[in-house]
Formats: sequence, structure tokens, C-alpha cells
Amino acid sequence: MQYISTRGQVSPIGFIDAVLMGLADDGGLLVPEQIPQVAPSILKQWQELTYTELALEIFSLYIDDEIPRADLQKLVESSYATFRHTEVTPLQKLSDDRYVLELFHGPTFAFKDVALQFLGNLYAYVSERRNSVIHILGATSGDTGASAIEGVRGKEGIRICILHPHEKVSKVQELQMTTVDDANVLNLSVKGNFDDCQRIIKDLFADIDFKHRYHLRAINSINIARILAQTVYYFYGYFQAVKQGSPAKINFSVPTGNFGDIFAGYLAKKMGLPIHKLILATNENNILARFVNEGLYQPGDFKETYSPSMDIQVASNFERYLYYLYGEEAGIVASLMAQFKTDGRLTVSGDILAQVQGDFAAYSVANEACLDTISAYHQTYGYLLDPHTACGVTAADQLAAPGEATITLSTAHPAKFDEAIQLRQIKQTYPPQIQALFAKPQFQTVVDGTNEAIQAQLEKFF
Ligand SMILES: Cc1ncc(COP(=O)(O)O)c(C=O)c1O
Ligand SMILES: N[C@@H](CCOP(=O)(O)O)C(=O)O
Repeated sequence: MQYISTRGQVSPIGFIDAVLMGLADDGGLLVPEQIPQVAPSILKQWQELTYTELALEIFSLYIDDEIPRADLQKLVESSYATFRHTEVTPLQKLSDDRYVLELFHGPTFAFKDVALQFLGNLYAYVSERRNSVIHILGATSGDTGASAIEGVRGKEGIRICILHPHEKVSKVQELQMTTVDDANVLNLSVKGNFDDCQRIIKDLFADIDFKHRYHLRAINSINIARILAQTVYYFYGYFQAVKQGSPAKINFSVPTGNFGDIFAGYLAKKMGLPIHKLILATNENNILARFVNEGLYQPGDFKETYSPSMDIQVASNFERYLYYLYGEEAGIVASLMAQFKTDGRLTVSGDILAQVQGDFAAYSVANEACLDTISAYHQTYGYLLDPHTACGVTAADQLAAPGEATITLSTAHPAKFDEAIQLRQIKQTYPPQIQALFAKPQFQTVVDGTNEAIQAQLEKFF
């Protein structure tokens, strides 16, 4: 399998080069040259596989023999051996038509571990096999950072620097990142919001001289490996729902910020998984819901919400969707992205908007409605949702029609966001791994949100 850029200016490259390139060198995002198609007969066989067996099958379609199958199997097995649940991502049935797919049983209690345990191991494998320098630079609204650090801390040949927005992540997220004292980890607490952090790292990746000089590698969902690993749980969740007697029409509702997770669902559907509706749930930072419902993609005012990991205005994977929306025409994507840079907005109408609305249903969840859902589901089902998952469940309740079953991706454990849970007087007990963080010293450097300030830190660290 070869990978190409959404902007068309990168010659096709193999999987490992695509992982190492992260952001495409022409400023676009890497996508597979063709999306592998999975026939219904194969889907039927896959229903019987364990999570790791399924991951191996799906990764093989995208990697071919670039990584020998026995090595890939070891990578996959070691990546999911760190999960606390034998099923990796178990499906919880709350009622006949409401399910949550728990993606938070990995080391840092968020869905990011599913891809980042694998990517951490893959980087270590590539570093050894190619003698390649791995200097990871990432931006986080809280979960990616913790998970990426956990995936590579202490690993030979790898260094990692994570930018998080100063005082805009939850206490547990901050502790997960900043209590790590391994010498290969640097946490920068950036004065600004997540969009500022993401813009800075995209600028640094786009500066090809700087990127090559410091061997910068990506762990955010701009990295195609992240997306591929995240497609696996759509297949797994779908199969479990079928086994649990779900109605025939199965939707997924996806709490959305950077558009990585829902793009993975879109890709799974394009591969042949018969997902009925893909429901895109945002919090009050609702640029993506406005795009689907009104055809306007334009950042609004940044809002701090109870689901801080989704406090994102400019969604980094949106460009991958535009590529498919416009018939895989890289020239059109390049000019749309140039237009967005100049005008700060994009609009779609007519057939294109109809296509968008065929691909997604979208709902923007108000802050109090998110808490109302947490209270209601706690009372009705005795099940505690984290605020991000609660946005997904709220959107499912609004947009799923009778006769459709909806699987909401449960993207984080509620203990990571106790600030919001406490507002509804719900008491939870922290898992011991989280409780232990409160007694540890923290290591982080507060910096201005400018490219120069970050560059200066990286020059010292890398
Ligand atoms: C807990 C949680 N839920 C949902 C999201 C949104 O996912 P995505 O950015 O892939 O849209 C994030 C951040 O990525 C998150 O950390
Ligand atoms: N919510 C994310 C934001 C970064 O998203 P990514 O999927 O591109 O890594 C976070 O927790 O950092």
C-alpha cells in the first residue's frame, strides 16, 4: 500500500515513510492510495476474531508485507496487552437501542491509548530497524499528550515534547502528563488554547528545514497510523452489537473535536462496514456541526466547556474528509485549503452539502445539556458517563430514529473529568492508578504561545 497527500505534491510512499512523515511535506495529510474493500463474507469471518486478531487483519491491509506479519503480530499483541480489559474495547448495552463502546481501558483511561500504545511500539520498532531518530512533537487538549507520553516514556532512541494549553486541561490530565519524570519527556504548558498549540506544531512541521533538522515525528491524528488504528474498534463494536442482538441499523455517535475519531469511522464505512448513521457530536465549539447542518466551516469564538478535550475550533483531519468529498481531487483540496487560509472560512452548498449530510448527522450539545445527560444516565442506568461521552449520547438521543441502535464511543473514563461530574453531586471513586498521581511531583515549563518560544525549547531538548 502506498500513501499520497491530500494536496497531491508528495510522491507515493510506503507505510513506514508515511508514519515518519506525519504531516505531508506539502502541508496536506497522507491518505492511502486506495481504500481496501472488505467483502461481506470477510466481515462475517471477522466477527469471530478477538480484538488483537482483528487489529492484525486490518493493519495488514494497510501495511502489506512492509512489516513482516510475525513482527506486526508481536507489535499488536504487546500494544493491547497493557489494557485492563480482556476485550480491549468492551461494548456495554444500556438498553435495546443504546450501547457505549468503552475505549478507556488502556493505561491513561482515554481512547487515545488504542492507537498510541501501537504507535509508541511502532516508533520503537522503526527506530531500531532503520536506526532512525524519533523526536516526537505533539499538541494536546489533554488526552493525546498523556497517552503519547505513556506510549514512549523511557524508550531508547525516542524523545517526546508535548504542548498543552496552560490551565485548560483537567487536573487528572495535567497530572498524567506532568508527573512523568523520564528524561526523554518534555511538557510545555503553553499560554493559549489548544488551537494555538496545534497551529504552532503544524507550522513547525510545515517548516521542512526545521522538521528535518530536528527529525520531528507526529503522534497527533495528522499521523495516518492513528486513524488506521482507530478504525479497528468500529468493526469490533459493530460485531459485538450484532452478537448482542442489536437491531439491523447500527449507528455510531462520536464525540468530536479534531475530526480524527469520526474520520476513522468514515473510513471503516468506506471499507465496507455497513454503519447506518455516523453521528457527529460536538460541544459548544461547534464548527463541525455547523458545517454539516449549514454548509459553513468557519471558526467561532473559543468556549471553555465541561468537555475540555473537545474545545477545538480548527479540526486537523477535516482536510482528509474534504479530499473524499471532492472525489479525491488533490488540486481542489489544495485550493480550498489556500482559500481557508486567506478567508478564514469555507462554504458548501447544493449537491456537495447534500453529500455531507448523507455522510454525517450532526448535533451540537450545550454545556448544561451535557451535564443533564450525565445525571439522567446515572439515574436511569446506574452508568456514569464522562462529559465527552455524554455529548455523544446526547446527540444519539436527538438524532437516532426509532428502530436504529446507536453505539456511542465512550472516549474517556469519568475519573479524568471529575470537575464536571462533581457539579451534579455525583461521587466517584478514582481508580488507584489515578489516585496515586496526586502524591507525585510535577515537571513542566510554562511558555508563551509563539513559534519562537517553542522553537527555542525544542532546540535545547532535541
Ligand atoms: C475524551 C475525548 N473525547 C473526544 C475527543 C475528540 O476526538 P477527535 O479529536 O478525534 O475528534 C477527544 C480529543 O481528541 C477526547 O480527548
Ligand atoms: N482531544 C485531543 C486533541 C488532539 O487530537 P488528536 O486526535 O489529533 O491527537 C487531545 O486530547 O489531545
